[in-house]
Amino acid sequence: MAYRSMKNILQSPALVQYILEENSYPREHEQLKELREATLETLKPWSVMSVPADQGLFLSMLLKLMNAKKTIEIGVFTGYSLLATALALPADGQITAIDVNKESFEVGLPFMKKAGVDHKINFVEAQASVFLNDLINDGKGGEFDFAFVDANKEGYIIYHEFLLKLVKVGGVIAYDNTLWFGSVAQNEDDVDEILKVNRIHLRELNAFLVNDSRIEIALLSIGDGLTLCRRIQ
Ligand SMILES: C[S@@+](CC[C@H](N)C(=O)[O-])C[C@H]1O[C@@H](n2cnc3c(N)ncnc32)[C@H](O)[C@@H]1O
Repeated sequence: MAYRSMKNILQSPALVQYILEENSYPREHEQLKELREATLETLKPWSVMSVPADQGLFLSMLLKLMNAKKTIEIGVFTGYSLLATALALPADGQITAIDVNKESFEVGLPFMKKAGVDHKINFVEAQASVFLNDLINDGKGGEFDFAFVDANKEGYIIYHEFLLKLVKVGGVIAYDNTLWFGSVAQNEDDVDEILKVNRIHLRELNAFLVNDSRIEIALLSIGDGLTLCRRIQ
């Protein structure tokens, strides 16, 4: 349970604590820290859904290295990864942030305003597949530099086809939780009941991505597993 509550696939709680306390928290933006604390206070055990601080730093670094300007986020929750993205984009950057639930976004919104980056965020309350389809029909294909996917796991494989149209060639789609608390590598009988259904979805996604010649992939063992897919055709 300790591993799960820390949302990290590393099998040493001490190492997770070391990374967070000695490296990530000292470099975490003040409003990200405030958003993280407000999420814990308001959403209690559900706060595990936020990406951890080390992954937030990684996302920020990646976006800056890519010079990303226009991004999509699927699965906002209270907005830890969204605020990390908004802080990393240039002043004229734009994020289309999609979630079926606006209530949790509103917990994080004051911190996005306080950080002065809310003008970069277009929050859309919608089912991701419906809205992604609308974006394609509106002629937005090839317009995005980056997409971060952290929502319903059964949807990832569907979002992949939409995102391959929306993200430009050379752009990146990042899928979160692709190691699913390490369960993807366990025998099914040994897997916690609560993890079983999504373990199947994520194993299917991982196998699909490996065989998808339209992308280059890199699976990072950061957070709960993050697969980067660079569109090459
Ligand atoms: C793991 S949380 C996202 C965490 C967020 N990235 C962060 O760092 O705080 C997953 C989110 O996906 C949203 N979600 C679930 N199904 C969805 C769907 N079909 N379309 C859009 N969002 C969905 C949930 O409402 C939830 O807020």
